[in-house]
Amino acid sequence: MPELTAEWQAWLTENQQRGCSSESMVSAMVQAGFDALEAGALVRLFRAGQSAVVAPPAAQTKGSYVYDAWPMPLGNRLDGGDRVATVAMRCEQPQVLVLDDVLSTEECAEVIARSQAKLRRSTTVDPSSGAEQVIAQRSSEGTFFALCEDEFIARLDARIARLMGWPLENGEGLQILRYGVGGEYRPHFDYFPPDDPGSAKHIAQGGQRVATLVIYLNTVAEGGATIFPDAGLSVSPRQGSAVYFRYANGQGQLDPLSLHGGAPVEAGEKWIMTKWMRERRYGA
Ligand SMILES: O=C(O)CCC(=O)C(=O)O
Ligand SMILES: [Fe+2]
Repeated sequence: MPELTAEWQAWLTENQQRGCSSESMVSAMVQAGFDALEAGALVRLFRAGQSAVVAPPAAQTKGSYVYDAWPMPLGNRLDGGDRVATVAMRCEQPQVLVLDDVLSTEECAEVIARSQAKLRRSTTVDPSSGAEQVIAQRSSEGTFFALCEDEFIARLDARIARLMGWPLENGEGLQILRYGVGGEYRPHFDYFPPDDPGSAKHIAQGGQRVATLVIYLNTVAEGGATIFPDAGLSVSPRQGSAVYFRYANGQGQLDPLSLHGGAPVEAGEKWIMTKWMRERRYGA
């Protein structure tokens, strides 16, 4: 496979400036002998403004992000204060944990019941303006709970913060999503791409996102896995379990291997509750 030489980097810059699509850049790179997956990852990284793209080839997609120690004490069990979760799977690069018993069946049902009434079509952040927008990439409905908005939510917020080994006040309010059959969330990063003009507005409050916990509120009949395409990982949604992943280290580097998405739901529905943690205190 060709190396990502200075010439190729200049070529990426030039084509990006000319407004070429990622697909056309990837196909030109594949024609020149790059592996399709590698070319896709390089173009994505380049677009996300990752400095990793200038590193030597071996480090382009894996090597340059420095993995900090896990922020929580890890054994077979993980103490959430009022409930003990079980560690079902652990991956070091990217940093991913699958946890069981994060929420009880009753708690999952209560979150769903409270959310059902106030669901709205999900939005994403427009990269250039920072505005919220409805896009086809994200076919789900959602709602939010403000941080510690009542006793029940406060108990969950506190447990989740403890499981994530991160200060409660650095957390955004819990987000609930419901996907129907065919509903999906295409692969994306949870961090705000530093070079997108729209990111500044989001990073100004609480800094960058550093880690995510996606909790499954129901067991999905078929499909709906949380996928990490560049890491080759896939987590099946089971009620009360969760997937944790961390993508920003103490130096402010971002892990491109944290690319992830929600695969299409094939049967039944999928309900999740997501917590995003920031570098600093998030709320007022
Ligand atoms: O639906 C999933 O499994 C992933 C959700 C997700 O990526 C997110 O909420 O940021
Ligand atoms: Fe995500």
